[in-house]
Amino acid sequence: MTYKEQPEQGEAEPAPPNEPALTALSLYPDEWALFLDIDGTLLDLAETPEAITVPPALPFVLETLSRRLGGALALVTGRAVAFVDPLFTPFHFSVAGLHGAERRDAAGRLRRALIPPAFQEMKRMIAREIEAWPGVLVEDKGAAVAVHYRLAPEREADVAEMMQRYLQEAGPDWILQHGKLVVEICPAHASKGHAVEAFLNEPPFNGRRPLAIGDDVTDETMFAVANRLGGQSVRIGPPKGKTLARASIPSPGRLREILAALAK
Ligand SMILES: O=P(O)(O)OC[C@H]1O[C@H](O[C@H]2O[C@H](CO)[C@@H](O)[C@H](O)[C@H]2O)[C@H](O)[C@@H](O)[C@@H]1O
Ligand SMILES: [Mg+2]
Repeated sequence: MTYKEQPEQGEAEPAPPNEPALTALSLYPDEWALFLDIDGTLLDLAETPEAITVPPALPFVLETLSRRLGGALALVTGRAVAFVDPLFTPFHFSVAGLHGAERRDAAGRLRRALIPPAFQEMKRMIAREIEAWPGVLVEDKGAAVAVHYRLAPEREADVAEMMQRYLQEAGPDWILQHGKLVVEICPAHASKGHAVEAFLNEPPFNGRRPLAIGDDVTDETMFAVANRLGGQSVRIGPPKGKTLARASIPSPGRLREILAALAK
């Protein structure tokens, strides 16, 4: 890895990585696979799901890292797969969406989650019910639905009760997923850990050690898989609650700096 001795005028030089888990990746790129969460990890959290911004350099940094890792880089997110490509245009990374319920592998094959007609109707009913709660937002993600209360935190208990009620109606094929000021109903088979394992059973991920980076409870299953398979797990953000992650990085901005330095 080489660094320019002097930054160009007006150009910020990315700080070299000092996180051992990530340094290993640059020293032994043939041995590691990188699994990255999106919201709160690669991207700063925003007030609403649509208000996120992608720093222009980030897609190119990820593409460079992916090439260096022989393609063994995947995004593992609660977003729908269809939402992800436009964020990182012009690149199409391997991606697991809806917390692992859908997945596009490195060969471009997409495994979708089914959307039963009754689930479509349930999403409409949820959207109607939250009309009474200003600031509460519904995010239709196809085979999952998220209700956000970041703009109306006083509605936390109402949202939790409503989603629990719809979950009972939806039956055993669905689960509740709590996140940052959000409650979601997802297919019961959704698991970021399973998605990471599925990638690791296929080229170009197979035979590599997983490095999983995330910020939220839904990332804990991929931390567990990474730890079990001799890899590394990194949590973004200040220490809060229990986590299986073995290392931490203070913010998405700092992670982006480290990734940019690794891609140099
Ligand atoms: O697994 P991730 O990639 O981290 O996705 C988790 C959820 O992220 C999004 O919601 C969160 O980010 C929003 C934008 O910053 C924020 O407004 C919201 O409060 C957060 O909960 C996304 O909207 C969800 O669909 C994802 O499941
Ligand atoms: Mg996240």
